Amino acid sequence: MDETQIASLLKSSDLFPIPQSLKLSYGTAGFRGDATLLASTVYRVGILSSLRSLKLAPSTIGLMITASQNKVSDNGVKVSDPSGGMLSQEWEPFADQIANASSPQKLVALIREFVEREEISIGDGKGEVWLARDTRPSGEALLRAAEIGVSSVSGCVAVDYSSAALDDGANGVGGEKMEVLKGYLRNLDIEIRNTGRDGGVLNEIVGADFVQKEKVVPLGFGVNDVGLRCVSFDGDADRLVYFYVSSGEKKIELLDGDKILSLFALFVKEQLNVLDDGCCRLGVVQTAYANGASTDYLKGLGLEVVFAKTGVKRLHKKAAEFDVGIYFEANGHGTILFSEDYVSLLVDKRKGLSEGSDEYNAVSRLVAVSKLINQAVGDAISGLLLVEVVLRHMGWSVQKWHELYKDLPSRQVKVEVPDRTAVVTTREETEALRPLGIQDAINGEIRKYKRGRAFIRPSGTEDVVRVYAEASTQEDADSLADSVAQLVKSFLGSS
Ligand SMILES: CC(=O)N[C@H]1[C@@H](OP(=O)(O)O)O[C@H](CO)[C@@H](O)[C@@H]1O
Ligand SMILES: [Mg+2]
Repeated sequence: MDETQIASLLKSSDLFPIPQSLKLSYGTAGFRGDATLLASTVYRVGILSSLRSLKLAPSTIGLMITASQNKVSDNGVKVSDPSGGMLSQEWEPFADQIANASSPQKLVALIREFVEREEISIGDGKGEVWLARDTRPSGEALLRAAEIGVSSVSGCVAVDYSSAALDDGANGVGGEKMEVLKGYLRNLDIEIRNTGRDGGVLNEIVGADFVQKEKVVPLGFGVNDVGLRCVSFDGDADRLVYFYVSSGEKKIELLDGDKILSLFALFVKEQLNVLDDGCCRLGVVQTAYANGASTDYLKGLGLEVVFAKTGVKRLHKKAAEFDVGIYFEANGHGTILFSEDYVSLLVDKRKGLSEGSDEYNAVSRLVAVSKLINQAVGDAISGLLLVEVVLRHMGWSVQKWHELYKDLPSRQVKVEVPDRTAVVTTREETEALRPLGIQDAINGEIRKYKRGRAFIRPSGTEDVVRVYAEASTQEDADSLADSVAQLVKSFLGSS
């Protein structure tokens, strides 16, 4: 790095002093926190994105300002690689280091060392970073911070896509985008509620996270909607869950990510059966949060089910090991991955089939799905389109789909503690290694319930410890979650 570059970084970083005692980690899906504390972080992630673009030149990197399902006063930032997938995990330690560097001098020293180690040539290459944001009020200012970060690396430009265009839309960006897409859709009637334009607050009593975790109707839905097929997006529209109002004001039947995964798996398997294609390795990936009944159902279909840690980046990696890999988190993040080799094989195979035959149609359906679904990382809109297509193909109502299996009652709660990092789990996140003794105590509680299952882990996106519990009745699941939450408080103290 030459002197001009160093001077430029020192000058721009002076604009974004790091708040005292800020300690951030890249977490499950980028940095998140109270929006008022994040300008320095976003500026620094802008620099990182430029360096990533130069390292992989010629390439474009995506930088998204969002805190997804978090409350509206939070914000965050995540980075996409040129594939559209999440930033390579190999760069996360560098992201952590620069986000926490306590002065401009320390920041520049870290960047300098990294640029040398990674042999990134600054100056001669052209770097490009595309910026976007969700609808949070803090987004605009943070986007400017990102822009300054990106362009403080010589030869790099930021392209602002945040105003390119403007379903329970969570009062977020998904509602706005669906309005646009609606105009292009034939044969699918969509009514969008919670668009954010009627004064509703982002993610507040609306959206996929709320519906999936609380299992009650979001604002704007009620008795007049009983039985209708409804879908909720989250704040940045990368998750979806379906539901229908069952009876009464608030009660819903939830079709979560596990049920979407099951629908997709069944559909893909049906096509493979037509092809009698034993050589295609079809697998599904879930996390510990998957409902036990969904895992039993998928295994019952004869599918290979593997487990990954929480976070799309981990599920994606495992799904990519299959010819066709389907992954979903229970909360509605997910997609289907087709290996390039398998898609070429299908396209070649189709050439030898007679048009209109069952085999020809099955191949065509699989190829069409590989194009429709967002294989880079999954998103709520392409997920919705595929669910709608598959339901129509099956001739199913949302109720019929719901009957695929019956969820085991479950409950999730969050516990605020002074230091959530005091909880350390095993690799699968299902057992707590620390604080010492807590797992034995949790096991003691689990044993009291029929089909009881529970685990705790520190959230990677919020300052809480999450508790998940499952049991044969809702009362038992609630009571198990409650006792485990009490254990967390007594071992870690409450804040
Ligand atoms: C239990 C749960 O829903 N966890 C969510 C949540 O992560 P945590 O690390 O649990 O806070 O946010 C992630 C990003 O949106 C999402 O991938 C993940 O599934
Ligand atoms: Mg999201």
